[in-house]
Order: sequence, then structure tokens, then C-alpha cells
Amino acid sequence: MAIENQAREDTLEQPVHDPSGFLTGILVQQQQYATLRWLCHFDILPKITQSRDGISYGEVAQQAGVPETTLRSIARMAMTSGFLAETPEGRLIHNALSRTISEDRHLNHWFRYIVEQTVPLMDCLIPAVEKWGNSKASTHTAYNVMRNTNLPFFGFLKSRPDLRADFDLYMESQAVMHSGTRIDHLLQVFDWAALGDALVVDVGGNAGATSITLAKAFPALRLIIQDLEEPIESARSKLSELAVDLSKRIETQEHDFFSPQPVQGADVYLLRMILHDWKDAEAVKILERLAAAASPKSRILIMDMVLPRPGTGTRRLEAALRQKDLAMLHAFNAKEREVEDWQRVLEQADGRLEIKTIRRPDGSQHSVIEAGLREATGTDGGSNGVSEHHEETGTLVS
Ligand SMILES: C[S@@+](CC[C@H](N)C(=O)[O-])C[C@H]1O[C@@H](n2cnc3c(N)ncnc32)[C@H](O)[C@@H]1O
Repeated sequence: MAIENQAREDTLEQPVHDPSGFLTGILVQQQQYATLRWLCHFDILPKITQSRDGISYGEVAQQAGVPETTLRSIARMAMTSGFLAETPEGRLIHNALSRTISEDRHLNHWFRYIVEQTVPLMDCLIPAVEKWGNSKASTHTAYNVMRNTNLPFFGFLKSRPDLRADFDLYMESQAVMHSGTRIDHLLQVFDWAALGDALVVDVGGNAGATSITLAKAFPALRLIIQDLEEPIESARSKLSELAVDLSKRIETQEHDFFSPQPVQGADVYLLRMILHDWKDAEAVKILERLAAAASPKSRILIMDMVLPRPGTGTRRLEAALRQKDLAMLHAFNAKEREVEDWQRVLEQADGRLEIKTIRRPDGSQHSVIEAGLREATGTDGGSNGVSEHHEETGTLVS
């Protein structure tokens, strides 16, 4: 088993150069994905019992109302990707991977979101380009094709509370369970404790997962979660379930980040996974609002991806980041940015804004870009007491 896993690992890391191997590999990946989608659609995973003896294909097929032979072929295909297993007697059983994805609510939601939303969206890029060509409008996207709407992504979610709730749960799953995008990475790369009794504005903070994590880890911090109406309602309901000594340090505020920032001179304005949803002109506007509210002491922390130049990182990381870059294109006509792109949007937002550091914690897909007004660059370089990790501006920590 260990050897098999190693072989799969190698295939991901090393491109196959012979055409037959390459094309077969693509086909196999598609088939593996289609089987996962089928298993999800017919809700097969919860029907596989936890017994060490497994469950017969016939029993599962009957419960799900699907043909037994199809179920067997599908499950055995999924097994080639390391998902599900069979007992020596030929009964269907979970392996550790399929059981975790079936039982963990965050992973299960993420799995469903991929199958029902992210991947179907990929297929809509062709009709979107056929229809709108080079348009960069946020309403000329694959998402507009898929949902048959003229509204932009977040506008459409406002009209569909079911999809809004799905999206918020997806964001929570990314914050809590996705090893590459977990909030914990944010705790490592900035010296929050050194801020002491400080005010952090979590701009576009969704239902508050990040603010709650920060408040738990740093008891002196005060936080304000800002977002649109629906996520702020979810944040309020989440906060109402917390102990008072925690919830009293976290405020909520309905705020559109394209309008003037109401909180002046906060110690930190945090933009976690925000700017990649917006094309440059809009990202500049969001940053302009923050620069106008910032004091020389304020830090603007941008936690987002920094795209590497092709071939400069590991294939696995680059593939994950480029997948996200395309996902931003599909949903928003937006993109992930390279270092120079980040420098440009900050500069355009306010000539005084500069990048102090860019750090990417080990295992994180996100980098944390620490920016501030140029006047703030005092004698210590303005790195907020984390000079041991300080990297030259524009340098990616690997
Ligand atoms: C990709 S999510 C990131 C959420 C959160 N920062 C996190 O790290 O999980 C983007 C967030 O931006 C919010 N948003 C979108 N448009 C907004 C606007 N005009 N003003 C404020 N928030 C907005 C969305 O509601 C959503 O919660």
C-alpha cells in the first residue's frame, strides 16, 4: 500500500512525457472524478457501514436505487484513486480517506461543493468565451452561463439564500480543514501578540471564522467583522454561541468595502481571500478605501495567493495555485496575482502604500502580504517585531 501511494505521488510530481501515457492519464483522472461525482450524486458514502466486514454491493445498490453492477464498476474505479476499498470477500468498505470525507462535515461539504459547483463551472468557460470574448465584466463569466443570470457572483448569491449558505459553509471548510488554506497559517506569519490591545478589522470577514480564531489565540485583540448583510447575520448567530469573554471582543458591522471605511486608524485591516475575487480596478478601489482610513501605524494584511512564475515552485503547489487562478476567472473574471501585480495594485490605490514583507508559511497556499503607508517605515523597517522572519519586499518565503 505504501508503495502504491508513493507511485501515485510520483505521477503527480513528474509529468509524463509520452503522448499515450499523458492522454491515458488525463482520461483516468476524468473517469476517477466522474465516479466521485456519481457516488456523491447517489449519496452512496453514508450507506457504507462501519463494520469491518463491509457491506455487500447489492445491499448498498438497493438502498440507493442504483444498478449493482454499475455501483461495483464505479466503486472499483474510485479505488484506483485511493478512495474506498473492498474486503477480501469482495464487500464494499470505507478506507480512511473515504470515511473521513464522508464523516467530517467540513470535508463532506467541500467535496460536495467541488462536485456540484466548482467542476461544473469549469465546463462553462467555453460558452462564456464564445459569448463574451475578451470582456472583463464581472457579469460575463462562466458563472453567469452556469446560473443563467446577469448578476455578478455575490449579487446572485443575495437572490439565492440556499447558494449563499452553501458558499459560506464552503468558506468555513476552507478556513478550518483545507491544509493549504487553513486560518492557522495566519497566526504564524504575523506577530499578533506584539500588537497587545489592538483593533483588527476583518474586511469581508464572512461569518467570522478568522476573527473568532484570532480572538481565541490572542486574548488582547479586539476585532470587527465587516461583510454584507447575510454573512453578518451568520456571524451574529455564531458569536451568540460563544462564551461572553470571547464574543464581547468581536463586533459585527454590515459594510460594503467599496464605500468609505468607517473604522479609522485600526491597527490592522485584514483582507483574507478578498482581493483575488476582484479585477484590478476593483481591488484598487477596495485598497483605496483602506488607505484613506489607515494611520501611519496601521497595517494592511492581505492573505491571498502569490502566483509563482511558471516552473519556479513545486508542480503540486503551482498546480493548486493555478487551479485557483482559473476558479477566480470562472466566477468573477478575476485572478490570482504575481508579486508585481500586487505591487501595482497597492501603488495605484495610494502612492504611499508599500509592501513591507511577503511571507508564505510552510504548507500554506496563501501568502501574507504586509503593507502600510510609507511614512510608517520607521527605523525598525516597520516589520512589527517579526524581523527574524523578515524577507526583502517582494520575496516569497518558500
Ligand atoms: C472569498 S470570501 C472570504 C471570506 C473570509 N475573509 C475568509 O477568509 O474566509 C469573500 C467575502 O467577501 C464578501 N464580500 C463580497 N462583496 C463584498 C462587499 N462589496 N463588501 C463587503 N464584503 C463583500 C463576501 O460576502 C465573502 O464573505
